[in-house]
Amino acid sequence: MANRYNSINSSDEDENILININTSQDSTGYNLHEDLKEKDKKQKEFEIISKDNKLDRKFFQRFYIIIKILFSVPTIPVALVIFIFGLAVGQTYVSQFTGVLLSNVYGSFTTGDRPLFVSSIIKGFIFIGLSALFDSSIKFIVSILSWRWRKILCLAIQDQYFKNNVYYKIIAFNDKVDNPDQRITSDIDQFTSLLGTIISQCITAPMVVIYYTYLTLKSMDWYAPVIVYAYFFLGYFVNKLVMSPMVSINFFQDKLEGDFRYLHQRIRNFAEAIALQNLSKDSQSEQELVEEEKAKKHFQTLLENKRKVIFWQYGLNTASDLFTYLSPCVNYLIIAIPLFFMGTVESIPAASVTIQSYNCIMLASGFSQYINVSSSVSDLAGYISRISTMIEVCNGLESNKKVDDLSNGKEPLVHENEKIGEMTINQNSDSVHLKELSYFTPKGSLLYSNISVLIERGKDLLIMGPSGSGKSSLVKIINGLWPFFTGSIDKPSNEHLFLLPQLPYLIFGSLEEQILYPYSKSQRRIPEQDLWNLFKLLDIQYLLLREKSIKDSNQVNDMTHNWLNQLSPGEQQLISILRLIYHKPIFALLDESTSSVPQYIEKNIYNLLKSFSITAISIGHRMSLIPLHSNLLTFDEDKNWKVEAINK
Ligand SMILES: Nc1ncnc2c1ncn2[C@@H]1O[C@H](COP(=O)(O)OP(=O)(O)OP(=O)(O)O)[C@@H](O)[C@H]1O
Repeated sequence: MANRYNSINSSDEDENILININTSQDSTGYNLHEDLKEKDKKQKEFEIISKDNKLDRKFFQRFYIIIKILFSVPTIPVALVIFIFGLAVGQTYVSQFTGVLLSNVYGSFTTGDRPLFVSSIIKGFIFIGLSALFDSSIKFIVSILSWRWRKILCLAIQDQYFKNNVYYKIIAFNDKVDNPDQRITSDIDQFTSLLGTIISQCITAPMVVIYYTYLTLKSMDWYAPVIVYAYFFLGYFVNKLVMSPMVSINFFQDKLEGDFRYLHQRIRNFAEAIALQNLSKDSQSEQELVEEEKAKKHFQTLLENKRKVIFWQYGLNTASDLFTYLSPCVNYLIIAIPLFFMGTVESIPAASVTIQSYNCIMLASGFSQYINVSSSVSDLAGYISRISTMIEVCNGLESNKKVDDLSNGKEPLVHENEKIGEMTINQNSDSVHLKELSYFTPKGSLLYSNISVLIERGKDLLIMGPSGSGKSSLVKIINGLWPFFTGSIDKPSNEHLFLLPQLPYLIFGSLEEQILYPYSKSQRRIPEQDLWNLFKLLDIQYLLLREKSIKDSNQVNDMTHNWLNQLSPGEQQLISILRLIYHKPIFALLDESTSSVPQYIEKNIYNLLKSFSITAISIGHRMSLIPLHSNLLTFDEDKNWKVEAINK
């Protein structure tokens, strides 16, 4: 099939992308059906979000919880808020002189009073200059306040995120929090900046309103503030009408932006695998990559929602701009009342008109700040919803609260009538004892039941069984990552159990740091000679030499980024094994951790573990592993299991 998307590279590409995607999907009934299903799914997702993101009681409860965190150490934020208040008082007070000065200047023009003009202009420079200083100081303090709040909120959420493996549980057990990284890195920043601005407006606006209500009453009559108030309430209700649906639309937009970024992040992380896999595609077909197709599809949904955001924002801006721009007309109508409608005065002096209209304009500007706040509140509500969902889920996962709350109330994580099993930890115990253990996936499916196995120090255990049968899950249960089991487990504390996951995990850092992990260089160090001896155990000391030459050539970025990524899977597994040997646990949980190395090296590794008195609990598929262990636990497809001694 010819590539329909080739033309996209040229300039008018955005429109083309959308058009081409639509036509291609219309070309087969199957794609159309898939597309409709996808749209339906997105619509449902949007409806759930809309339900969850109203400006209702729940919103205020969530806001209250966040405010409690922001003011958890109240002295500095309270002091800053009071400071903003003081500056706002100063600014409001000084601002009244602008009206008086304008009136005097106007008067001096009509009467030809030069000294009045000169003194008014000098005072004007002083007072209007002061007003500008107050304004910039308020903005400065607001930035400091937002910076502080970002620090407090981000640290509070990160604290929970990193505790008790919550960062893992959010991804593995929970479907309520999408893109936790976006919530921590960007949403909190945007939220705290917006909150600072809104708070400063909420402080200055009432002050302006109260003071200029008094001044309009003094310079005019009771009806003047009443009409301005009525005008404000009309503007407020129109705004509220437009604002409500915007909360969900904005929230959905943030989610789509996060998902889009994540899609591209995955392409970056798996660039090599994607490129290699796609080499085997028919080179004549010129079809686009699956990743490209998905990215475009997602981008289309994102753009459609963004279009909604723009249209609703247009409505909201029109309402608030109309309110602001029309307020001078309303002011002159108010001034005209005694003259043209009530007939109580025959004329109004020009200087009085200036000061009356200035007072009315200031009163209306106080209200228009409220209207501006209301348009920001829709954005704020979106952030509040995203941040507080994150806080709620982190709280629940950290404390292992009854798990149904955490999975949207739809799918309980364990069967409701099952109870979480008992984990007994004996500090330096020499065995891992599984007693009548039944365990489940996070979604509640039973994997195996009533397993009783005693794994003693020195008696390595090999676990074998079909793919997806539950071998890795058992290891996650043993080391306490998954709490979904009944029965009981007696084991040593986790510092005596060291798990190597299926995919070796290398951090950004030097080879020494790889070995020290999960400790950092600030917590421990390895002398150079010891590191060399360690790498020599598996004959990979050449990696240390390679690292040294990179260090010597000052290619700092290569140190932290590229070169470790270029290690072969086997080399990565060997580094993980050295990490294990360095930490010398009593038990090593090896989840296919030697699958990428040749059998003779695998044998060396197990001999080394024995020589360091590390007992292996291994998962593997290779038959050559059997003679390297003492006992074998086998699983089959019918959920049967058996343990047998290996006859060497
Ligand atoms: N976070 C999760 N949520 C729901 N189900 C899960 C989760 N993690 C694993 N599972 C499911 O639990 C089952 C057991 O998975 P497990 O990884 O333990 O299998 P395994 O025997 O180690 O497979 P393999 O040999 O392929 O590594 C699988 O069906 C898997 O899809």
